[in-house]
Amino acid sequence: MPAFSFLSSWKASLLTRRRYFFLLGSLTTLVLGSISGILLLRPFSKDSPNQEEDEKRRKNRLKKFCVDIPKVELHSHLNGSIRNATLKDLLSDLSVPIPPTLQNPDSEESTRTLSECFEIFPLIHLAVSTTSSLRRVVQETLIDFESDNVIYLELRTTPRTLDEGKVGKREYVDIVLSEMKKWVEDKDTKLIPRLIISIDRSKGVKEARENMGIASSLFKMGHDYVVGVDLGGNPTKGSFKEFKGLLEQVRTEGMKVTVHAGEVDDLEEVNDIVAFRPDRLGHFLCVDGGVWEKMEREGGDIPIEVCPTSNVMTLGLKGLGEHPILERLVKEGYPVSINTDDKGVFNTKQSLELYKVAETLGLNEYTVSGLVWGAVDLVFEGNRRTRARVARDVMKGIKSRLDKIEAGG
Ligand SMILES: CNc1ncnc2c1ncn2[C@@H]1O[C@H](COP(=O)(O)O)[C@@H](O)[C@H]1O
Repeated sequence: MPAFSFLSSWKASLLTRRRYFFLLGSLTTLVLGSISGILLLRPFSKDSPNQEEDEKRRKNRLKKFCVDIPKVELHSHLNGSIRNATLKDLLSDLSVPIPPTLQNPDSEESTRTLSECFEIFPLIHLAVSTTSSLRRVVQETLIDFESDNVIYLELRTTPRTLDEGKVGKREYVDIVLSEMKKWVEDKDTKLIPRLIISIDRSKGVKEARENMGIASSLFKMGHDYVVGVDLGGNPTKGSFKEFKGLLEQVRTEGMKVTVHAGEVDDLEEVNDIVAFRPDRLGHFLCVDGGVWEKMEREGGDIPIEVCPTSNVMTLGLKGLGEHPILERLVKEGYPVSINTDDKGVFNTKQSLELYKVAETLGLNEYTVSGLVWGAVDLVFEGNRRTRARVARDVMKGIKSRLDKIEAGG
């Protein structure tokens, strides 16, 4: 074999060997790289589904806890609580076309601005304009709250005439009360229903006087179910000042008073309401530092009825995280109750409102319990024994659910 051919064959074999080593090296790098990559990534790829699972489990447990525990609901409008199916049913019975805002109320994305809400209420009133439809709405509302484990419910409503004027306002209230009474007598139920009689501020002082007259006469008769009065209705209509005297009057008779405040930007009115010092405030959204200072100076905290979904929708917020006062109230331990407002209109329920608050503020089962327990103290119920019963049942229910969680259930 000639020298050069040996050389060339050696070079060739060197080349082959280099290629071989290069290939081997590359392969080793690839294999080791892959192994170390797998090892490095393993904790993430293994833990990430677990983390997701844990998070899902935590959320489900919290959601179930919010459903299971006994609760109190203090701000709920009767006609706004109508089931969407019932509303559609009643409207179709009357051959009234269903408007687009009602087409898909069950959608998660459904939103309702303040003005849209106040367009829906006349439609609901049109649908619920007979004795039988009113009875149906009361019954279904009690069923819905009971199935969500609400054990004490203050339902509020504005007296109206029914059956084309044949049934008067006082009879309207009597129908609501008789349905509540029947509920308690007929059923082995834990739900205690109570009534707050409302003034709709858009309807003027004359109507308001009639409503307060009905409330006052029932209260003087010692009716157990009538626990207070409310000023509500479209906040862009009328003013608190017009109704202040009437509210003052029923208050001196011993009735509890709650007032919708600060749903729209009107600081002068909010200051007037705070100066009046109702027993509770509804919503209380558009307020400034001066209002809080005034409240502090003139007697301290007035309990607030928060209605999370309603507040988000009527203020046009992106989410509950943008709620103007919720976080501060809850974190500072301010006296608050969490409510539905209009469970039909806002497509919600008490447990869901509670869960949304918990998720937004990072509360767990213990802090949620504190929130629910705190609301028990704010009920308008005048009978001490009934109040004690509600407190005992809420505490018992919370304790048994927390015990279960601690036992790993
Ligand atoms: C959105 N936030 C709110 N702010 C103010 N008032 C409200 C309300 N939601 C409901 N109502 C009041 O409750 C009535 C419906 O129930 P009732 O017929 O009384 O049972 C509405 O017409 C309005 O006056």
